[in-house]
Amino acid sequence: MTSPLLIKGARPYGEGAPIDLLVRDGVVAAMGADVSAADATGAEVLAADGLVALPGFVDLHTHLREPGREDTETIATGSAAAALGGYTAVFAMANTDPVADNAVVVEHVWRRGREVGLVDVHPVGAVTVGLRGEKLAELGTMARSAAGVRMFSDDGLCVFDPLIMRRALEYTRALGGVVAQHAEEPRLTVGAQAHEGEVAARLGLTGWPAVAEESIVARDCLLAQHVGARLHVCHVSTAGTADVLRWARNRPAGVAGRMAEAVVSAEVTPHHLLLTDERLTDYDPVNKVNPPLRTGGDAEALRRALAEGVIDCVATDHAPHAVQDKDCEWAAARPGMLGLQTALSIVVRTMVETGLLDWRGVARVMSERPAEIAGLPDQGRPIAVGEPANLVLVDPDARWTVRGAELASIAANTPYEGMELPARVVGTVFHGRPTSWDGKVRH
Ligand SMILES: NC(=O)N[C@@H](CC(=O)O)C(=O)O
Ligand SMILES: [Zn+2]
Ligand SMILES: [Zn+2]
Repeated sequence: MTSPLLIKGARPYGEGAPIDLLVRDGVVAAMGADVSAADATGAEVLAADGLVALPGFVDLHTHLREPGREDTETIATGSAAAALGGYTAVFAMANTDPVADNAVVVEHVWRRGREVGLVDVHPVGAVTVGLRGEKLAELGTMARSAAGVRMFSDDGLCVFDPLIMRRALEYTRALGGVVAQHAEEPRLTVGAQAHEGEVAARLGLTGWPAVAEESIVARDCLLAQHVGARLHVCHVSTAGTADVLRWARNRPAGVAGRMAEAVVSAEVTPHHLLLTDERLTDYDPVNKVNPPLRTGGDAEALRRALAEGVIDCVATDHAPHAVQDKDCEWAAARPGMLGLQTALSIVVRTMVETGLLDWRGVARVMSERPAEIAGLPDQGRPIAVGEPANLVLVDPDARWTVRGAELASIAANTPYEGMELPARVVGTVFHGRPTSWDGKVRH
């Protein structure tokens, strides 16, 4: 039994006058004027004056690297980074070693997440055996395991075979799940190193064309609508993909197959909202990521699509890598960048400071929509009496300077090194218990 919490002086969604929140037995027990001194007896007080209270963030796309690359991240260190970043649930991608393509691995990840106890760790199951794209993994066994897997993805690689993709959509539909697709037509990205465009041409890097993403997203929207399944598009990176998603969402129900039952959702990463391929000119592999950083026009279109709801949510694609896999020549470096502890600040810079989203909107894209997409009943809930106490407290006026070495991850590959960013996560409350406060993890 954890002791009650009295959060004093916070503003839910940054609206209205500051109020007090009493948290007891994992739920919001009282709010505002309801909180009497007697009710709060024995409660730990968290001074939250001037802080914005939001529902705890949900990350649909995290790489925790355990099992296999515990030299770069573990479920423990990744959970700490999540708690410090304001997250109360994360989805751990399946491209581990061994691959999470069976019940043993997903149950291990799920159990270890519970033992660490800083955030709900939901393992993602691989779509195909060994991520090879050839044979469906045992989706049903993973769904029925203790981990209760509902999201399946070969992320890192694309489920390129349209028949395998169709079958995966049909099976996950029967399981009440969703396929999260890393959209990259592999034939169009052979040897690709950077966004195909003017910068790559100047730098002599083989191009990763936007159409390699857009063509797969179009195909998969059609397939999902044909079989009435749920498709989630990972890390949308181009203006064209936003157009395809807008088109797919606006198709009249009943045009094809089981269209009316299909649901297409999509995520964008903080780095694709902020960074562009202009950063590649110094060949620093910290900027190497898949899909690659695109143009300023793409970033602008992604921001608008997120504000509009054409892209549902923000997901970090937190991808820790060892020094030797990043401090090397561009072509040899692995793609991916850290994201959990900087996501909120980047969303504030790109979406709040620009007037595209208010704090309600931040709650929608970082908590509510991802919780709905993943089917989590106790995350992304309104801040209200009787609701689960998964909360984040944000200082909207704080400024901080990113230092990779100071982040909780083992790896330090942040593209924001030395940058001063707006807004800081001051605390995270996870099922009624503080998991981080003032930059420190609380076990
Ligand atoms: N995003 C990346 O550049 N890398 C990811 C894989 C992925 O998300 O495709 C990784 O596992 O490192
Ligand atoms: Zn991916
Ligand atoms: Zn990923």
